Amino acid sequence: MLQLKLIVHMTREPGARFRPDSRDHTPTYLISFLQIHSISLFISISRASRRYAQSSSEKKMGAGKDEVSALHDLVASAGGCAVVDGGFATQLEKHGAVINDPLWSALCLIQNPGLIKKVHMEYLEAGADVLVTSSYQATIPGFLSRGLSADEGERLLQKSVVLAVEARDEFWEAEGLAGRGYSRALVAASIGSYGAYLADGSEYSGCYGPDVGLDKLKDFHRRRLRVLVKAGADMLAFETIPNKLEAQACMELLQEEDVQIPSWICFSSVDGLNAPSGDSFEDCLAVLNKSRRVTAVGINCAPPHFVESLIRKLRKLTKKVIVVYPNSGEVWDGKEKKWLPSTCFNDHHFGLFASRWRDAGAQLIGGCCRTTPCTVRAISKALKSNY
Ligand SMILES: C[S+](C)CC[C@H](N)C(=O)O
Ligand SMILES: N[C@@H](CCS)C(=O)O
Ligand SMILES: [Zn+2]
Repeated sequence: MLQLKLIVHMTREPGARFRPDSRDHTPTYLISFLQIHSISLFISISRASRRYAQSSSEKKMGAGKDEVSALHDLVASAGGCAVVDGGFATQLEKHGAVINDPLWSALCLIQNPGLIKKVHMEYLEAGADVLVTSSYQATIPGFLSRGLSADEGERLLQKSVVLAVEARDEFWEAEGLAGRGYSRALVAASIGSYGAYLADGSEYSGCYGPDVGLDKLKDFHRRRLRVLVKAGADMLAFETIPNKLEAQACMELLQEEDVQIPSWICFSSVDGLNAPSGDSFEDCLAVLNKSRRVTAVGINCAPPHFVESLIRKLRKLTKKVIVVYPNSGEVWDGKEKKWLPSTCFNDHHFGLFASRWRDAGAQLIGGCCRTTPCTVRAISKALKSNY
């Protein structure tokens, strides 16, 4: 209908002006004129409606071209290797937070959101280019089992993004940072594994039992992912994924939900060779390589001693950006809910090894549990000293 009205309008008044030859007033000319305009208008209208549909779906789940390349742009602006922050829960605890709880670090979303923002600020000051949000163990079912409503749970998830965005914006707007080796940090919404939600340490075993299949894992991740994207995260950080099945679920979900912002999928590892379940990284990467929506892959919360050889292994298996942020080397006791001492890296080691990890092919480097802003400062200094 709209198409018809436009054709009539265009051929009535300005029509005479469009005639290339004023002698040619034949009906044949008019018919071909109408045909040509009808086709070109049809094409323009289809293009416009396609653009509209595209921009609405982009608004729905995140973004357009600029956001898709945001992670690559950050890596480039950081000189080829950007810095991820460090142990978020660890730094909360250093400030006195007690998080021995099924919600773990997400407990602070309820009890002390101000502290969350302070910790984000501390990591920015230490040189982090990526802030990972406080949503690792924040899930709707987790909040429901605390007596909160689903709406309240969604608001807490949204808050986890808002707190990090506020910290980033306040930090960035402070005077003269752009010229001093800082990049405008990205906010990566943390999506802890199903094992993290179970709160029994199974993110380090990957043994979810026979009842947990692909669809169950997708359903578990779907709602939180939607809320975090809508809340304005710059990217998604799937953390401590312990098996191939969950990696596949996350990847398929990015596709199904038409997520346009970048994402990384990181595995834990306890033997330095495979994912904790025993699934080989060859198999895991063969799955993730199929999707362009997985921007980066890597390792988090594994002992730092394994990292260099794992980067070399991953480098052979994928062209994606590689991200590594190991823990200190201590081992999580899921039953007792405490860290057991083991061979550890101190901050000085992290500084030394960060350059080796970069040279082996990592483009995003940080720390996970039991590392602190001092660790990130050492990493940042090592990676950006020549920059
Ligand atoms: C990264 S682990 C130390 C987080 C805590 C774990 N999911 C638990 O609740 O036991
Ligand atoms: N980013 C998480 C830890 C992942 S193992 C946190 O510290 O809350
Ligand atoms: Zn960790």
